[in-house]
Amino acid sequence: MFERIDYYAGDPILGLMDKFAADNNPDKVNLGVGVYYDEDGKMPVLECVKTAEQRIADPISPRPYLPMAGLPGHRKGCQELLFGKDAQVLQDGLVATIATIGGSGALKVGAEFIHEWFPQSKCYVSDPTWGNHIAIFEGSDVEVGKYPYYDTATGGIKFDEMIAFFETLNKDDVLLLHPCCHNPTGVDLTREQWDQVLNVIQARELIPFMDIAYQGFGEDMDSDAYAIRKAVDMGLPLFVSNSFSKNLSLYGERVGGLSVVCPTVDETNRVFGQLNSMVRRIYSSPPSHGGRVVDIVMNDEALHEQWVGEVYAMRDRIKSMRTKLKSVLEEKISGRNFDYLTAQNGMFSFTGLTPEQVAQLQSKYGIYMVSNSRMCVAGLNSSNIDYIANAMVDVLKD
Ligand SMILES: Cc1[nH+]cc(COP(=O)(O)O)c(/C=N/[C@@H](CC(=O)O)C(=O)O)c1O
Repeated sequence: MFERIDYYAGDPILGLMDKFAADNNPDKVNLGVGVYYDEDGKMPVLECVKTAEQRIADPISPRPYLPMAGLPGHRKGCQELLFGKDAQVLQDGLVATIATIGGSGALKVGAEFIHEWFPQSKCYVSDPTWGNHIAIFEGSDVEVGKYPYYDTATGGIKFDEMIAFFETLNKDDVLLLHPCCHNPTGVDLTREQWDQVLNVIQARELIPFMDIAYQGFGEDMDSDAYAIRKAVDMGLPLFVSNSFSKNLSLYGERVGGLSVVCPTVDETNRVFGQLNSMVRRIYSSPPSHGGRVVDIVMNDEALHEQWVGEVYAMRDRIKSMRTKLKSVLEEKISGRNFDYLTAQNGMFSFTGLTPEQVAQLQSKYGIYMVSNSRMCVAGLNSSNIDYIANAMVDVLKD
C-alpha cells in the first residue's frame, strides 16, 4: 500500500539536533540549529516570560479554541513590533494580521494565499536562503526561483546583479526578503541598498514578502524593521512573516504572525477574511498557551520593556562571541581574514568552510554546523570558544 512512498532524507538543520543528541563526545557543541544558548550553554527562559507564565498559571483557566486569527493581543503585539506602536498604517486599519504557528506557519499561510490569489506569481528567494523557504512555497505549489545574493568571492552581496535580476521579473512576482539577520549568511543590505531594492519593487510592481525571524538581534527592534517600515512609507503592498521563537525564546510554543499591508480598508477586510479561511482549512486555529505569553509580554508596558532589554542582552552576547572568535582565530592563523565574523549580523555566520571541513568538525570534534557552513554563533561561550577555534584551525590547515 505505502511501498511507493519515498523515504524522507531528513532536514539539513533539524536533523542535526538528533545527530547531536546521539553524539557521545563529551566536548560536543551544537552550532547547527538557530537557537540561542546563554553563557552557560543553556537555552534561557526569559524573565518576562516567567512572569507571563505565572499569570497564566494562577489562576489556571480553561483552554477554549482561539479565534482562527488568534488572540487580538497577540496580533496587536505583532503589528506594533513590526510597524511601530503609533504607525499610521495601523491607525488607518490597513494591516491584516493573524497569529500563526511560528514563523513557519506564517510562511505557509502566506504561500497558500499567494498560490490561491496570485496563481501566476513566482516566488524568488535569495541565493542562499533558509532552506525551508523553498520547501514551504513549493509545498504550496508556488514556483520558486532564486535571486543573486551572497558573493562567495567577497563575503558581501552581489547587489548590482540582484537589482538587474529584479528588473527582469513580472508584475506580482513575489520577492522573499530577509529584513535583517540574513539566514544563513548574516550578510544584510544597507539602508541605501534597501531603498534601491524597494524602488525597483515599486517600479516593477513586485510583491515584497519580508520574513523577519530575528528582530532585535541585529541592531535594535526599530532598525531591524527598517525595510518593513520603509515599504509601508512608500505605500507598497507588503507581506510580513514574523517569529517569536528566537526573541522570546519560545521555540516549542510555535508563536509568530503573518501581516499583509493593504491599500484600502476594504481590501484589508477581504484579505483578513481569506487569511482566516486559510487558517481554518490548514490548522483551524493557533495554540493558546504561546499566544497568551505573547499577548501578556507585548501588551504589558513593564514586561515589554524588560523583554526588549533581555533581547538586547542576547544580541550583545552574540556580538561579543563574534569579536572573541575573530581575535582568537586571527591569533592562531596569520594572514587569513576573519572580518566576516564581526561584519555579519544576527545569529548566524557563514564561515566559508567546505562541506568536508564541516563534516570533519562534526566527526573529529563533535562540533555541529549546517553543511552549507552556517554557524550559529549563539552556541559559542567562554568555555567552548577556544575548543571551537582550535578545531577550526585544524580543519582549515589542510
Ligand atoms: C528566516 C527564518 N524564518 C522562519 C523561521 C521559522 O521560525 P519558527 O517560528 O520556529 O517557525 C526560521 C527558523 N530558523 C531556524 C530553525 C529552523 O530551521 O526551523 C534555523 O534556521 O535554524 C528562520 O530562520
